[in-house]
Amino acid sequence: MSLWIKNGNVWNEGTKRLESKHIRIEDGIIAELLDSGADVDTGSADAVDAGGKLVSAGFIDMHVHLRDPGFEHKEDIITGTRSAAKGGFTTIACMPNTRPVIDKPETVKYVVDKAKNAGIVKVLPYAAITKNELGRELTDFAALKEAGAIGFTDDGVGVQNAQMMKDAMALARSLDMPVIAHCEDDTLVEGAWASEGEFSRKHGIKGIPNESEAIHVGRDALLAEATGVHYHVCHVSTEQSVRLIRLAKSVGTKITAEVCPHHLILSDENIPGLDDANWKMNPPLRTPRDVQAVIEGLEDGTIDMIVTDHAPHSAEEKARGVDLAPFGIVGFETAFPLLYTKFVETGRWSLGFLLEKMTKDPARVFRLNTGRLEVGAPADITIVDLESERTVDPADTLSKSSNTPFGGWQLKGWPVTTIVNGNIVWSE
Ligand SMILES: NC(=O)N[C@@H](CC(=O)O)C(=O)O
Ligand SMILES: [Zn+2]
Ligand SMILES: [Zn+2]
Repeated sequence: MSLWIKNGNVWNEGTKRLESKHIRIEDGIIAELLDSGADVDTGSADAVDAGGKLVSAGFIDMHVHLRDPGFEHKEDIITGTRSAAKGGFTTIACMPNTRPVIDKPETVKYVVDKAKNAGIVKVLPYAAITKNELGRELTDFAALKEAGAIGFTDDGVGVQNAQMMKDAMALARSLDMPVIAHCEDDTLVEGAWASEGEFSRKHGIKGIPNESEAIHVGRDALLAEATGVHYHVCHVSTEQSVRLIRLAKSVGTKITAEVCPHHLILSDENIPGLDDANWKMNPPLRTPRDVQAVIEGLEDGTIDMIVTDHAPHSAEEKARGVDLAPFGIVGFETAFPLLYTKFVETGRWSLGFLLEKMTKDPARVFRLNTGRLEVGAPADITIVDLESERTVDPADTLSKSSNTPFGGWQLKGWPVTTIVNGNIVWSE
């Protein structure tokens, strides 16, 4: 089975420029990258004419919620992977806060099998650190790894007990597996939903302080140093967390981190008011100073990658009012256009920098055999029309949910074709 992608613009990190290429794919593998000046005879093979659009390694998203099993009214593996493909993602790693929680080998296998049968994008499941994510008892790490889990996390909640976290890290280390942490100290949050900042003061509501996140980052950095585990920090949102990760990296701790588009682009001061729960997510939108800090953290390599934390919730759940609505926003389909428009079009980042944070760097950190546009690599490829400009319409989505604060934003750089293992899995 061969497939050609002709006249694609491929980023060259050496020259820092886009270069026009033809790509030949054989049996799901990139077989050849040719200068587009070269004469090629594609014979009877299928060919996609990229027509000068960007051709990149497929995007990788190491933090997503597919809600399956148990919360299929929000999303399921089929709709979630379709939405991911529409956003240009070819590999995603899903969180275990489902119902039941992914804390048993059978549930890991359920996700792996359903994703494989759907055959859309590659799905890598995380399994829970503690049974039912209750923080009381460790899961069976060895059996979960055997079933296909790629790491352990209680995302959705922080592991409150330090000894429990240390035991988890020691066990994960012995199995050469990473621990991925949602950093949040419950005692510092209690009932609040917005950050402590301009917004909470103006509206006279209780705020979530930055320390609620950073205290876990600091604690866990020390525990990671002590145990030697690969420790990965979820959705970094505060200046203090960036500072602590930078310090831990400087002493050689195996610590890595991720940041979401919304924490790079929005602060608490953008929240329009108290009546739209599409601005409620965890961690909350922090202050402008924190936004600057996470941007700088990503730029200097303290933060390794960008993830969406795609967290679908139904319109009915989000309509319960800000206090009762669940935390979280969808993210797949707007991630690249948001980042391209806000950071590349403005000249702050090179296109190559953005692509690295969504392809090569997550692959490096989690040792994935994808994320590079090279001969011999799996043909996981995204084609993006960097010139196309569109207004975000939350209803226009392949996800079951449309909970986004970005409705109405005018963005450039929309994915048009997504290819996984040489198969076109989504096309506009
Ligand atoms: N990010 C969120 O606001 N919500 C996530 C949980 C999480 O990522 O912590 C969810 O599962 O809805
Ligand atoms: Zn989380
Ligand atoms: Zn999450």
